[in-house]
Amino acid sequence: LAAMNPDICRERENATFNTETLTNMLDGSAEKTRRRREIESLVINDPDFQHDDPNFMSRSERYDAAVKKSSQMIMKLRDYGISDPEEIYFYKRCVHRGFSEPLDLHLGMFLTTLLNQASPTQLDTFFTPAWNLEIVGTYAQTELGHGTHIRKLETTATYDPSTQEFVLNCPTVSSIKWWPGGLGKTSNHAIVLAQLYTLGKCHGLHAFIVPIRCMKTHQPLPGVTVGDIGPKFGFEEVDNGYLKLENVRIPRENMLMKYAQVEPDGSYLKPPSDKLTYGTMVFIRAMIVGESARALSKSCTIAIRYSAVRHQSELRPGEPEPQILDYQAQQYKLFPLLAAAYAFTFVGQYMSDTYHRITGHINQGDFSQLPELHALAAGLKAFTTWTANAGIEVCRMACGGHGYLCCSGLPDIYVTFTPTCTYEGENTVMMLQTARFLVKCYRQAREGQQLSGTVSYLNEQQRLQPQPVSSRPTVVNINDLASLVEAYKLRAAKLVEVAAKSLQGELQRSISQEDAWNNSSIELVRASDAHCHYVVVELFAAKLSEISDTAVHSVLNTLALLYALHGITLNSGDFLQAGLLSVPQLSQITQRIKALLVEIRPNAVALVDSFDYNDEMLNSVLGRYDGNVYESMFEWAKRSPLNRTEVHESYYKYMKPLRSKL
Ligand SMILES: CCCCCCCCCCCCCCCCCC(=O)SCCNC(=O)CCNC(=O)[C@H](O)C(C)(C)COP(=O)(O)OP(=O)(O)OC[C@H]1O[C@@H](n2cnc3c(N)ncnc32)[C@H](O)[C@@H]1OP(=O)(O)O
Ligand SMILES: Cc1cc2nc3c(=O)[nH]c(=O)nc-3n(C[C@H](O)[C@H](O)[C@H](O)COP(=O)(O)OP(=O)(O)OC[C@H]3O[C@@H](n4cnc5c(N)ncnc54)[C@H](O)[C@@H]3O)c2cc1C
Repeated sequence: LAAMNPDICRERENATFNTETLTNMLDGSAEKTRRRREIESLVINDPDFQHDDPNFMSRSERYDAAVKKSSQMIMKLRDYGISDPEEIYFYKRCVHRGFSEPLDLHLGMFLTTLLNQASPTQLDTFFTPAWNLEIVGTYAQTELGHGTHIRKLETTATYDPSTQEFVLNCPTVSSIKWWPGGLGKTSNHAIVLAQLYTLGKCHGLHAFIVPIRCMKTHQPLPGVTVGDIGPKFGFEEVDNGYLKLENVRIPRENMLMKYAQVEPDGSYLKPPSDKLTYGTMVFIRAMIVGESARALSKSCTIAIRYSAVRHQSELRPGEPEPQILDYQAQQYKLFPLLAAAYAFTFVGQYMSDTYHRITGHINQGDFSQLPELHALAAGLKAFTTWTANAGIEVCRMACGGHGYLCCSGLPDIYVTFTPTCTYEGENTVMMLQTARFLVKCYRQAREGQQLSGTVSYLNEQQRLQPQPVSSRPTVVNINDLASLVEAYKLRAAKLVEVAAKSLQGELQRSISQEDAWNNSSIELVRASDAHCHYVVVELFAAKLSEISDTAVHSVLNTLALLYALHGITLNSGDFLQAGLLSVPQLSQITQRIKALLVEIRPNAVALVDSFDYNDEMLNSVLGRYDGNVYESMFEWAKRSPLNRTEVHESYYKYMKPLRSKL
């Protein structure tokens, strides 16, 4: 075994806080850290999960290996008695090394939709077989023609009272279901979102459990055309699929009927809210916020550890080449992302708690907080995935050429993560949903209603009114986190107002609501972005107040300041325009940021160590804990399929004959 790289050892010795304390805090407690590690080591020490490098495999082999692992995973989870969703998730993440897999949609959306939208009788019928993987399902909503505008989906489910069945059809090419994960080859059932017709009337989108493959032979059932949609940017393990239904009949009991119902005679009972059908999407959006934190924290772990062992160029003539982490420009690329990774970790925890709290109320029949939950999940999903997506690429480039190698781990993180900006609600569309909520709240506040929750700052709108910018004192104290939170809040209030006024202005030109909305989209998206940014800064600051360890508190405080100040520099126009900042303060902020980079520098490696990714999960030669990157890169390259023979067959087939001809 090679010794630990001395540079990275020194980094760890220089840290000013205890890594384990911070890890415990991120996990929730020391006991939770222990349990997570225990679960991870079950996977890491399991010979069944010692895997070949997927980079050296074909797509079909990758799918095959993933199905194999998923099946073993399900059995082992039973054997170990792991049934807590969070613990299943730890195990699963480790088994698949962060890749998406063929059972994701079954575990994440099929089961969830059953739990949230099936009646008690339906749960009795479907849940146990689904839990035991006799039924393997997916969530089939998107069609060739529509992903975003789901009200216009074309697949139909027409009730036939004579047989008490629904007849499902995809009547056009654009109505073919397209994209659902695990649909192509893995699933034998799908939850199909279709327009419900009964007694000659359309009642909009509803969810139906549709068997698509024979439970014995796994052959597609009559009337079902199903397959894989082909190679993608990533997601190689996943058989995203197509599905065309032609006169497929399912029993009446296969419509999910917890809320809306169709009686045997075909009469329709309305749900208490027609948005309850969208509930599973809200759950996954909330979950994606935590995924943003994970993707970014992994990328930062790789880039920062590598920057600690990589030496390049001359800083001072005659002296040894410095670690590239000593370059201010390198720190400026990576440390704000490190800060964002911490911020998003806390936001992810908050989003998960909020989802569970509010769905608890929904299950009790209280739907009052559904709009805020939707707005928060949609906006934060978009905000955090956009930042993380761009951040992964920054981390990759910060590793120079080696970041382009698959063994750096960064290309896989990127291609696996980037569709989060699109799936589960395209980001711009999600920002516009949040904006719809914000504008509504703004109007309510102006009418004198008292708002609560994350939008309560809009109550203060009146207080902020017409003062000219020049006569208003600047609000920001750039050294005080509370003051920065306040500035983000006022910026959000301002941008919500700008968006609302834009709408109002458009309407005064007597165009339609819809055109006014479209003509204000730029302002609306910016308002949502500012709102989410405020929520993130606010949650980061709130988290600090929970930390008792002074050393950890101090380093996280530095990160929170960096996150907030860096965000101001990226959006300085907004802060200046709103009179929240003066021009001289901008250069003070730059100076302050430089000082924060210096403060973070000795703790950078310890801060990524605290995320506690073991090498197997990180799967990156550049991000190795021991820092021995060159040796392992060389070993990895030797295993490239092109190196199986010293002389490749193409030489004999093409190059050699060519030489004799020329
Ligand atoms: C058990 C072990 C577990 C272990 C863990 C396993 C983990 C596995 C990992 C899982 C990985 C999952 C991978 C996922 C892969 C991707 C799957 C997909 O993309 S799937 C496909 C994903 N596809 C998409 O995401 C499609 C995106 N599109 C949409 O969601 C909708 O079309 C829309 C929202 C854009 C518009 O909808 P439209 O009906 O036209 O609505 P309008 O605009 O006209 O607004 C009307 C009113 O409705 C309101 N409202 C709206 N939504 C909601 C809501 N959810 N709620 C509440 N309210 C909502 C709105 O605010 C407004 O209110 P108001 O102002 O009137 O008061
Ligand atoms: C890897 C992956 C996995 C997926 N898995 C599933 C799955 O399991 N099940 C499933 O049902 N679906 C799945 N999807 C589909 C996914 O949910 C949709 O792609 C997504 O909802 C976006 O819809 P769209 O593709 O129609 O994009 P479009 O809506 O066509 O977006 C294209 C552009 O139009 C813009 N646009 C659209 N509407 C508006 C508007 N109202 N205002 C302003 N701009 C607008 C968007 O911002 C975007 O720039 C998956 C997709 C991917 C990539």
